[in-house]
Amino acid sequence: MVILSKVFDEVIEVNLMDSADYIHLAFLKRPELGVTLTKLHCWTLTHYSKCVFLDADTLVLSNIDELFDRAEFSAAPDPGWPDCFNSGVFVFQPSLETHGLLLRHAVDHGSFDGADQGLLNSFFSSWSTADIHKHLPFIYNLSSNTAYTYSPAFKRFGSSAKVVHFLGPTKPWNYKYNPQTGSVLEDGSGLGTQHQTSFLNLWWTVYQHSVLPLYESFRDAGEHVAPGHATGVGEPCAESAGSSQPWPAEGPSEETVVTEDVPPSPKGCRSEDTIGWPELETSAGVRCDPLSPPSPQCADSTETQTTSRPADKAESGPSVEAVEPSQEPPVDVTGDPSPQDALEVDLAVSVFEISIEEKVKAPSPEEERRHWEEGRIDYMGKDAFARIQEKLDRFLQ
Ligand SMILES: O=c1ccn([C@@H]2O[C@H](COP(=O)(O)OP(=O)(O)O[C@H]3O[C@H](CO)[C@@H](O)[C@H](O)[C@H]3O)[C@@H](O)[C@H]2O)c(=O)[nH]1
Ligand SMILES: [Mn+2]
Repeated sequence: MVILSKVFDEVIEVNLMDSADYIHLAFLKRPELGVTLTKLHCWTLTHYSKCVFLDADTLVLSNIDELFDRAEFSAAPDPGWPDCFNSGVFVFQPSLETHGLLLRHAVDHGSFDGADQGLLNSFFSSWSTADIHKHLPFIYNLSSNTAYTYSPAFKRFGSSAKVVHFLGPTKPWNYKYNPQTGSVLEDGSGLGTQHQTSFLNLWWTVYQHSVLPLYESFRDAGEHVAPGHATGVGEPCAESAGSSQPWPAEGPSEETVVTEDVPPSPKGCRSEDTIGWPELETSAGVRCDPLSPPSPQCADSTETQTTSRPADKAESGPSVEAVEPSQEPPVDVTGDPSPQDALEVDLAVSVFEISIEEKVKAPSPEEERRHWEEGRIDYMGKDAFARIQEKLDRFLQ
């Protein structure tokens, strides 16, 4: 929680079990709805006039503020059934009335896929036909890990990608990663496309360079890290392209990110299992897109993020009561880190260490040359411009 509050302006913990009865009713009808129904809480953020919901398995590559110009309910087509939208990225307008209607809909009709996407598609059922402006371009919710991909389109439009979504059962954090080569290990299925691998490498690069140092600084500072004092935390994505704004450092900014904290849960990882901090490369961040230059602006492995624009309510601040009577107040992120925080840090570090395959067979020079000749250039890894430049710099010294 302390670490999240360094990155996000506002962190609100939502506790499903403490929610009102209608949630429990929905639970009774379709218990599997539980986890993703939590998304519906976002409609209670009425101290914002417009919000953008992002799944925790999305990776934002560049500034997407223009999404605030879209109306509710805007979303991109689902790659598996394009007449439905995908609910991993959507623009919405907080409203207690809509929130209530959505929950009512869940109780009365359930969800055709047992989760939020089915529910939202049947609730906003006119999406596919009523207003093309509510169809977000695919670049705002680019899924690169589906079995079928349209490679020429990827080649033509992929460089404009703004949000990548790792939808499906296998998430980036399920892969093994080699920090020496800066690449994930292929799963051997042969299903992965080059685009997918590049985006996975990018996710891991951001995680390694921008997220882990936050944990590291927390751990180094022991129990005495004062929230808001980012000791030795690198500025993530300082080189963000164009209008991109780096993560908020301190104090409120106009753009607010609300986070639902879901800590990583490596079952059986004891804190004493965390041995040795992996040698992390900190000199040059790899910051290019496989096809062209969008920079990772933020990435998240474990949180549901909602980017919001404050409502035009000059005099009234966030009012918890006005949002929902049973909702817990925003968590006090100004207190000292709790043992729970320390545990979460250890768990996250353990996950990272477990995810790293230490003994990876490095490709031979012949293999590397063959990859080049076949056009399989590892733009995100060893062939990244930043790394090549690093080598040149070393050579020229
Ligand atoms: O234990 C969990 C599981 C999910 N989530 C949140 O729910 C989101 C959806 O789950 P995810 O595994 O990302 O689903 P997808 O593989 O993306 O599958 C699709 O189907 C889901 C269910 O309808 C939708 O929520 C997704 O947006 C849609 O892309 C996650 O990103 C998280 O934000 C949690 O916070 N904790
Ligand atoms: Mn998702």
